Amino acid sequence: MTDIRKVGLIGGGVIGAGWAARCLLNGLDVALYDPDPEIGRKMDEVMANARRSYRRLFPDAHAPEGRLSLVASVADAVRDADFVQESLPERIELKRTVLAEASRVARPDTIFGSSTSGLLPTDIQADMAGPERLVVGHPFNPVYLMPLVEVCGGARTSQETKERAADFYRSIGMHPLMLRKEIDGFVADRLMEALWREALWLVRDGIATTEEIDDAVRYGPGLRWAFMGTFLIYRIAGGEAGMRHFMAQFGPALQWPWTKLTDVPELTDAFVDQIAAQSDDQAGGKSIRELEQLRDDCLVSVLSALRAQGYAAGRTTKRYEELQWDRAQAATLARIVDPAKPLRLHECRVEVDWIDYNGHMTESRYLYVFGNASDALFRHVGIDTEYHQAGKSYFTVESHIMNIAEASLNESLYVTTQVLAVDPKRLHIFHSLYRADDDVLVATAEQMLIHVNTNESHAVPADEAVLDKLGVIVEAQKNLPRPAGAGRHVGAPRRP
Ligand SMILES: NC(=O)C1=CN([C@@H]2O[C@H](COP(=O)(O)OP(=O)(O)OC[C@H]3O[C@@H](n4cnc5c(N)ncnc54)[C@H](O)[C@@H]3O)[C@@H](O)[C@H]2O)C=CC1
Ligand SMILES: C[N+](C)(C)CC(=O)CC(=O)[O-]
Repeated sequence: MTDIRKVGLIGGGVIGAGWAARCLLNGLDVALYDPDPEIGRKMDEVMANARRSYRRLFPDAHAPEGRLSLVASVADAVRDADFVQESLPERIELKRTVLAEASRVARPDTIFGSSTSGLLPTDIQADMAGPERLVVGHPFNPVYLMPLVEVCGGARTSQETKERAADFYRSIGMHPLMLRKEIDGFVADRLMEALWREALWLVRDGIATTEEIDDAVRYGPGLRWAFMGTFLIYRIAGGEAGMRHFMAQFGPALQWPWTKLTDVPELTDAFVDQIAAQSDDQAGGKSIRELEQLRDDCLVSVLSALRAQGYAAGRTTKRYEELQWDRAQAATLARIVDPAKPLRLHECRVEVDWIDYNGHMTESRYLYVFGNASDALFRHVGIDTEYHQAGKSYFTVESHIMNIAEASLNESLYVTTQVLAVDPKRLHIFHSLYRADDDVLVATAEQMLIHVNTNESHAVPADEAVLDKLGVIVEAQKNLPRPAGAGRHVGAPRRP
């Protein structure tokens, strides 16, 4: 964990706004300086996209958002900041001058990250007061979703700065890749640029259009790269003999006249026009914001799938989800909830991928929402990630959902929960799902849960502390009217 609470951002363009979104959605306060008169509108749009993605990726476990202040100067952005991230245009003189000023205003212990995608940290830190406090923290677009951040120190960067920066980036859900040496373009951009240079040649030589080249990536190697990268995939391609065989078989091809990697096509006006026209065709009239949403939706799907595997970027996402659980728990515990009323612990919104062909919320999402409401109850009674890691959890063994009204796209919903009974191994609950706008009851779920030892898959008593908290709720709620649907089974006659 880090003690960073307040982040100063210099520059709020594509990357700076992405940093702002990631920090705010992690509950950090952000002071952002960007002279662009449109900065407020742009930030609103980026935040809307980012919130939409986080709701899908971490449906029930995000911390309350931090506060965004759009400030009037670099000095105002950095004065009280615990961490500063610079995302200025890629011009070395500008970065150097602005960071020289910022480093004289910020506290001496404030760490600075630069988002540069290729400039050397040694050059960027040259005029700073306390240059040992600067690292490059090179992110990927969209910063609020992409886990990778390349951390590269300059000649004067201290080891402590690299470690503190990496801790900070980790705490906001990123995967810091620590560069062993300072190098122009770092690692990922060098790889991407090699591919892009070759792609430009293929367009220039009339071999493929921009869309065909993108197809070659997204229907093929791009799918594998997302989780295994290049080397591991090639190891497998070497068959049982592995990497040595792969290198013996395909290594010599590197000498064949396949590539033009050392050469760059001249970016003449005509060539740029050709690329731009093909790219326009490819976009099919979609605006940048629409393309961003499409990109974000696909990224969320990929990250969700990888999270289920707990592999590669999915491992980072899983760890981050656990962190989010604990933060959401802290937020839940800080709220005063009257145990004598049905507990309102979970809120959500009907997302686009919750809608079925009938145009309303699809049935599996009801169980999903009720499951998230149960998670909120668990957090409320003190079940944290440590509890889960110790092999203890509640499993749902029986559910009865009643669908009462419809829920439509973008409607806000909330769940209230009654705890009907608890004993050491069993928990009997009743959730009610309401539309937030008119408090109409949309669905209910009665559920029986068993407390299990997840390592041995058998029922065991819950911890005393958890049972005590659940017991308090049962006692406080015992005079509430029993929910109408409780005890009902499919086909049962209605109560009079
Ligand atoms: N766009 C990308 O895909 C990536 C860019 N980067 C790096 O991030 C940095 C920023 O790039 P982008 O966000 O793409 O550029 P951008 O052009 O979208 O944003 C730059 C922002 O800086 C603002 N600005 C200009 N002068 C300023 C000043 N004196 N003080 C404060 N703000 C000022 C501009 O108004 C603009 O909003 C660059 O170093 C770039 O190499 C890193 C990763 C990916
Ligand atoms: C184009 N770019 C070199 C600025 C890209 C990056 O640095 C990272 C990314 O998001 O692709």
